[in-house]
Amino acid sequence: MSSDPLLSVRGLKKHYPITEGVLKKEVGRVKAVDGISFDVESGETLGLVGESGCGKSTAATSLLRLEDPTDGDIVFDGEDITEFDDTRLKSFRRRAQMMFQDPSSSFDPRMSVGESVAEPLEIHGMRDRSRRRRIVENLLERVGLSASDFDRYPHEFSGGQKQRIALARALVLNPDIIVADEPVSALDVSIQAEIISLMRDLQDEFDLAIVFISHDLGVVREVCDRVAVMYLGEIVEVADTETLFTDPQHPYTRALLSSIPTPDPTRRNEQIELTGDVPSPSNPPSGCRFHTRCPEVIPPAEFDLDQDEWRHVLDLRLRVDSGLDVEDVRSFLVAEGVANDTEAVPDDAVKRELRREFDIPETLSDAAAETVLSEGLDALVSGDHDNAKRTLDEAFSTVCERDAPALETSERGSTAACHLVDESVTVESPVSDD
Ligand SMILES: Nc1ncnc2c1ncn2[C@@H]1O[C@H](COP(=O)(O)OP(=O)(O)OP(=O)(O)O)[C@@H](O)[C@H]1O
Repeated sequence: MSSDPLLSVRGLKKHYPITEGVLKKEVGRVKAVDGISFDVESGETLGLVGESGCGKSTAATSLLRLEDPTDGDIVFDGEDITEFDDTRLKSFRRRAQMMFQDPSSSFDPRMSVGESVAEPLEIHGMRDRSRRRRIVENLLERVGLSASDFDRYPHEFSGGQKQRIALARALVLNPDIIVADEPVSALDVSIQAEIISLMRDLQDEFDLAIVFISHDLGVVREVCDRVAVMYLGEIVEVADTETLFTDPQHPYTRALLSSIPTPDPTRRNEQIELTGDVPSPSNPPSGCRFHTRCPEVIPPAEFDLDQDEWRHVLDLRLRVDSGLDVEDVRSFLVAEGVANDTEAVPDDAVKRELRREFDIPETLSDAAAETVLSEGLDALVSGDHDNAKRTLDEAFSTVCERDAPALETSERGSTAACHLVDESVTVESPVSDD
């Protein structure tokens, strides 16, 4: 028996062109999936999690070649499916099925559910109608419905029942893998539990691998053997489910986990607030893409700033980089009654307001950092934006912005793309006492 994974994805990218004008000139690209790599073993469930828009669905459709990837290899059972012609793609599709979030839109309302579930059999050449019917009736029973449901129509079923039917259709060709995109998100919690338990039973019975896409970390913890966390088109951490939930290595994973509501009010999670907006995948930040929001972003070695202070100074610097306009601050202060017109707003008031807006104290705890910040703010309020930008950029830069961290495996066995993990490998390695 081969020990190779069932599915091995390497450097998968899916970029969508942004076009302009009648000639549809390409003016940019949405890097929806930007170089992700992971393996899926036979019979295992790999979770793919992350905020809305991080590229989970695009990863799903690209890895099944429902849309063609921009780059990367997708090796399924030893063969690279990115090289497949239509015939081989068709036989691959027997073995790799997709399930979607909304069971209602998955069915043709004019077809009986039996016909819908049987359709893939027909497409793949099973001509014998009564044989198809026998197989589907049996499958309907296995997903908790009855054989007599064959002739009923989708509108006669609830959302949960429709998802059972979708599962039957995904299983009808006896696949090796199902990519399930938010399969229970549209369902009530009690129904979710039923579908999850059904998926588990069928997974054992069919020895199925599942790629389980969800933004619901509670469900993921229950269902998945391993979890890959995505941020802005990249995978930032992969680990066994228990390791990921009990000992997350990437600050983004920690922030995601902190947002899971706990039913026990005495054990509230300390929610980690992320600053800044999610950047656009058409222009992702340099280095670690999470550095613009990371609560643990690494400070410059020469300053001794509190982590929070540093985060806020960096937020200000990044806003200056992206063109912060002090005139807007002056206008705001006029509206607040500080002066009658923008020219009359004192510079000190503008600087105070900027510190307030970015949660920066009146004086930073590190004197040298305070000197640079004051210089930068002086330049900014005097209208010398370039000088302000240069001053702040030179002093307040971070390795997280300069270098993209590789997916490193920590001593604890999880793999995270974070400079803190690189460092912990060195810093935390045992040192002798002498
Ligand atoms: N056909 C397309 N053309 C252009 N951009 C697209 C296309 N499909 C997706 N995108 C963009 O790619 C990024 C990733 O989208 P995707 O739907 O894969 O994310 P997601 O993590 O699945 O989000 P959600 O949970 O909301 O479905 C988003 O910025 C989205 O707007």
